[in-house]
Amino acid sequence: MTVRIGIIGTGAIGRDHARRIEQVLAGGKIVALTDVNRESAEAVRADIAPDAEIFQTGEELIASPLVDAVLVTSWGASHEQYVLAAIAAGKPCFCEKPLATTADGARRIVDAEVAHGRRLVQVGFMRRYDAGYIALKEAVTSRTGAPIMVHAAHRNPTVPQHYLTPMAIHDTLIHEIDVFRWLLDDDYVSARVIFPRRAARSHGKLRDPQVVLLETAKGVVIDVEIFVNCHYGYDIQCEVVGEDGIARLPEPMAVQMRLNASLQNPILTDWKDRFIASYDVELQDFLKAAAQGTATGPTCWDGYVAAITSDACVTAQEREGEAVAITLPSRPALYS
Ligand SMILES: NC(=O)C1=CN([C@@H]2O[C@H](COP(=O)(O)OP(=O)(O)OC[C@H]3O[C@@H](n4cnc5c(N)ncnc54)[C@H](O)[C@@H]3O)[C@@H](O)[C@H]2O)C=CC1
Ligand SMILES: O=C1[C@@H](O)[C@H](O)[C@@H](O)[C@H](O)[C@H]1O
Repeated sequence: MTVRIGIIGTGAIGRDHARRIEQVLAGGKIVALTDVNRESAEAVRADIAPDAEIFQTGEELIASPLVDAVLVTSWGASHEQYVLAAIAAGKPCFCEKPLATTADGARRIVDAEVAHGRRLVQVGFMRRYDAGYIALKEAVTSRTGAPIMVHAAHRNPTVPQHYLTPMAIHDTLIHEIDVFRWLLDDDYVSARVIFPRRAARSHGKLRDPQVVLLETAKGVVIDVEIFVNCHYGYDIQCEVVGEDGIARLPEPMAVQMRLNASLQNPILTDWKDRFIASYDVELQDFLKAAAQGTATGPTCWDGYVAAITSDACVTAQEREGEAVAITLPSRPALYS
């Protein structure tokens, strides 16, 4: 079966996902597009999906009988309304992170899916599909002994002017928040944030870099450096310290050069390239499940826990240095 896909939001990642569905993956076809900026949807139709119909609104696209399943790749603040509409229509929905921009919003989605009684939503936490993280999880499960600490870094070369201090959590750290729960099979109990001096390239409304300290229920302490004006590249680092040894996330494959009396390893500069294979695998998974009218992979519960944890981290930013407690409600059986 070919799953007929509608995409809501045809900016950077919406366009990239359209490309992979039309040109890389099997089992999907883009039949519908919408964007508040109609020209963007028209450009994606012209470049990638010539047969797609352009809809005025996301709600009309979701309701259309042309569409079997939906990709929500618009700005975070609009995700909740579209995911709820997809659940109400009983259509499988892939939602880019964040599932919702507030924990209450994410809870409404959890409740709607639970009331529906079957999984329909996959959240775009693509790192769980990354070959490096999968190998790291295998090493942590079978070789390092029980984890004690995690040292991590999430570095972007630059960010736009509208990227403010809380976005370092909601937009950027949220990937670590999700992937470390999965990697350690654990949940968080507290968060703390420490700010070094502001980097010279950071703009006036952004405190960059920052260090987030997360503590888990099993007592693991995780430190994550978020540095979104690091300038030199897009760099994701992770090292797990266990009872018996240490496991490191592999670097992306690259040709090492010996040139001009130096050893050189290129570093990527764009998230699209760093996680290109993971996006392919997560969306192939989505298409496979959507063909059966359901969803697999990261759940609404994962999106909800990420939202609760993000909110705690933002409070921790405001109370610099203080530990902020994280408490989770009980998990519905649908997500056990
Ligand atoms: N998994 C990952 O690594 C990544 C995830 N993302 C997530 O994907 C989402 C989109 O990010 P980008 O593509 O980078 O942003 P973008 O700004 O390039 O594209 C977003 C598009 O959505 C459209 N849009 C905004 N509100 C809309 C609405 N209510 N209805 C329809 N269209 C609407 C905008 O006009 C724009 O064309 C964000 O939630 C972001 O966090 C983005 C980059 C990487
Ligand atoms: O999700 C992403 C962006 O939205 C975000 O702005 C970046 O910081 C992340 O590295 C990228 O993966």
